[in-house]
Amino acid sequence: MNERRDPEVAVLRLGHRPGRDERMTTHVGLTARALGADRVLLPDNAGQSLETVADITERFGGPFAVELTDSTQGVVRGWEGKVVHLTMYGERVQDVEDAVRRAHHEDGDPLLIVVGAEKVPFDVYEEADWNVGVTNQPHSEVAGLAVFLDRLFEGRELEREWEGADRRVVPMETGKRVVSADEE
Ligand SMILES: C[S@@+](CC[C@H](N)C(=O)[O-])C[C@H]1O[C@@H](n2cnc3c(N)ncnc32)[C@H](O)[C@@H]1O
Repeated sequence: MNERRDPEVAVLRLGHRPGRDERMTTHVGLTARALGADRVLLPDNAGQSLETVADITERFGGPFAVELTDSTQGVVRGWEGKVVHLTMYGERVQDVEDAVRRAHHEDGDPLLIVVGAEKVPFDVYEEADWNVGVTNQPHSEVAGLAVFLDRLFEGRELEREWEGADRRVVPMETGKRVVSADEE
């Protein structure tokens, strides 16, 4: 898609309740990877999700990085670039996507996209450059992230080539076919 020449796009998962949030946190990571982000940062109690995302990256390719952090809010405060916080209370994605894209593609700002789990501290709303709603209806961090990334990349993420994979899915009308990555 962008041949990895654009500045970094990282996703930060704020908050993780072990047990209850296991699948959601994992899906934030898998969605970030599949839809074109370069890296996901997870809270340090989300080690199980990190392992799943790392395992998928090893098998299905990258580049994609997954990391734990002991200070998710510290990541927001220290981010050298622009911060987008996805929230149902934010400005409409269709109204701000051009400005975000300009900052990323033209001004060369690395982007941090923040998604929450439970209640997000108000500091994050204040520290974000944009609070963005993917609709102003309540839904999920995974859905919000997927739509936002697709808007940011204008669909180019769907054409991405994967490096270092050991397997590849062959798209087909019916059935499932997975082949070794070197097979034509
Ligand atoms: C289940 S929600 C809980 C949010 C919590 N009730 C609050 O007020 O902060 C978890 C996350 O999903 C994301 N989310 C939910 N609805 C959204 C929307 N309409 N647009 C963008 N992100 C959304 C946000 O990142 C949010 O932090």
